[in-house]
Amino acid sequence: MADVESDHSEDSLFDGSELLDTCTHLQNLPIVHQFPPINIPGLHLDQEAISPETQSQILSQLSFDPPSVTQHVIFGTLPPFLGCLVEQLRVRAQSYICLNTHTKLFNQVDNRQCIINVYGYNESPSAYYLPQHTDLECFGEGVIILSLGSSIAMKFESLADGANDSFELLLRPGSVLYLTDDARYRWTHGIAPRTVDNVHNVGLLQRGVRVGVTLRYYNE
Ligand SMILES: O=C(O)CCC(=O)C(=O)O
Ligand SMILES: [Fe+2]
Repeated sequence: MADVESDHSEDSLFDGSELLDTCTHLQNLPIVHQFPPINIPGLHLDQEAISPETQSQILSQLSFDPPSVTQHVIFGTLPPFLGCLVEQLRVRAQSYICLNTHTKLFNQVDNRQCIINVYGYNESPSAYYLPQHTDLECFGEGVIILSLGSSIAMKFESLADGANDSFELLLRPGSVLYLTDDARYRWTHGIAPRTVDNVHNVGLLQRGVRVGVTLRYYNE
C-alpha cells in the first residue's frame, strides 16, 4: 500500500484536482477560426503571404530586450528589409483586393508608421495580451498586420449597439491581415491573454514567440 502511494505521488504531474482544473480550463477555451466565420467588409486574411525564409530574414534584423523593450516604432521611410516586403505584398494583393481598398492600404501620400511588437517572450499569458481596440484615427484607414514566428488568435468584437458579436481568428506565421472599412472602424481587435489556442479542425496549438508588424499611414 505504501509503495503504491509513493509511486503515484512521485510520477504524477498533477494531483487529481489540478488535472480537473486543467481539463476544465481547456474545455472553456473559445474556438479559434482558421478563416473569418462571417463576412466583415474590409477584413482580408492572406494566410501564406510571407515565406519562412523571408520571415527568418526579418526576424534576424530585430532585437528586443523584454520585458523593458518589447516594441519598436518606425516613422517615415521603412528599412529595406521591410520596404521590399511591403512592395511584394502590394503587388500580391492586387490579385484579390479591389482597387479602392488596395489604394487605402498601399497608395497613400502620408508617411508610413510601423510598430513592431514581440509577444510570448515569457511563459505568462500576459506576455500575449493586446487589449481590444480600434487603431487611432491619425493612422488613416488602411492597417496591415504581419505575423512572424508563431501562430496566435486575434479576437474581433463588433462595436454595433447590442450586436454582441465576436470571434477569434488564427493568424499563422507568414500571414498578413488587412483591415479597412468596417473591419477597421466598426470592430475592435486584440489578443486574449492565453498560452494555448483551440483551433477549429486542428486542436490545441501552443503559442510560441510571435512578432507582429503593424503598418499604417500617419496623418499629422
Ligand atoms: O501586433 C499585432 O499583432 C497587432 C498590433 C495592433 O493592433 C496595433 O498596434 O494597433
Ligand atoms: Fe491595432
